[in-house]
Amino acid sequence: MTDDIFENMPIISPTVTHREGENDEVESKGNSVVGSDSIERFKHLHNEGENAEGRCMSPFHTVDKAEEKRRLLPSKLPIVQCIARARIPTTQGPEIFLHLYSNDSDNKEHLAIVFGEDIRSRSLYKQRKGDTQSDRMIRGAYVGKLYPGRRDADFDKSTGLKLEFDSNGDMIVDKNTTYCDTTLVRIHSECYTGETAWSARCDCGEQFDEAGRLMGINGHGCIVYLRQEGRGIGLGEKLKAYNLQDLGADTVEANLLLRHPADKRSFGMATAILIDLGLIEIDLLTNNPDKIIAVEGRDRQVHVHHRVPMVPLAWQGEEGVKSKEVEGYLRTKVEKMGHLLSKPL
Ligand SMILES: Nc1nc2c(ncn2[C@@H]2O[C@H](COP(=O)(O)OP(=O)(O)OP(=O)(O)O)[C@@H](O)[C@H]2O)c(=O)[nH]1
Repeated sequence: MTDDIFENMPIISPTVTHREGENDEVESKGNSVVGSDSIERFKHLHNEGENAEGRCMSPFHTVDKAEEKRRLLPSKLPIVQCIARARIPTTQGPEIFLHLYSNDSDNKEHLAIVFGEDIRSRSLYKQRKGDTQSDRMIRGAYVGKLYPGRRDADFDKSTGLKLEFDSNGDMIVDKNTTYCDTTLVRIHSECYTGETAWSARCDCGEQFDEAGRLMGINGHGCIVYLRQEGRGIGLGEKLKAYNLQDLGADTVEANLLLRHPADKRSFGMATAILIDLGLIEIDLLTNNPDKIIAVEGRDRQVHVHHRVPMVPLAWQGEEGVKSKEVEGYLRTKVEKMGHLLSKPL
């Protein structure tokens, strides 16, 4: 047995590419796997500017680079359908409307956490064959609030809100009475460890809470919650990546050692969900410039007007996630993944 855990571990060749919507593909030139290299070799490649994970390593995202990335996005978005919506009073104060989606490209239940009664899913509210008012209330396609004894989903006596439909059963959206400004949006990727297991390896839980807090203040907004745990590699693989991190790898290196791209996620699902919710003009809470391009979509179906930074709370002098692990995690995002963050001096 060798002492160096990385000594005999095969690593992926530096020409790894991952395109939006493609099936987690790892392409390589020549030999697909380069044997007996160590993490140090990866560090060397990075220092020479070779792009081991097929992403822009430069902090300078030029227009050309952005357009190049946009062209790599899939031409078709997944078809999404909102299955159910329910009002959730929260422990934090604001009420939210939780939307559950099905889609035609994976079997996961992606979600939209909506702040604001007036943000409505086209697919949920569309009149369906044989639909009764009761069916519509039960799946959440109602205006205003439900109360015991209510009979009409499309009309709410207490607010006077009334839905209108065209001859296809599609909800008619009155542009004058709905949101015309930009809506605050967060695209959040699932992180069981950070959201549920109190992990201080990342700031995912804090980002989630902060997004909700801001939208609660606004009374308007949407968190699209995508089921792509561990930047798309799944929880089991992420746990292995954590062990590799404890053995000295950074977050990017750990993924590559496990033969995954540094970031295996795609955001077409989020674009499709935003379109379904009518959220075309948005402000996006993120530090990740690639996410902006990806969410807008290849044909710019969604427009990001402003990027709203997500500065870690601890960096703002507030109570937030603190650990040596989270510092390394954030440093790698900035140094290797081009995230727009700088630690205050
Ligand atoms: N593979 C891997 N995934 C991680 C790790 N830490 C957190 N994640 C996942 O990273 C995802 C969150 O994405 P991030 O890359 O942190 O941030 P982002 O969404 O690209 O950018 P922001 O919008 O600025 O937050 C979630 O799916 C987490 O489960 C890690 O060490 N390894």
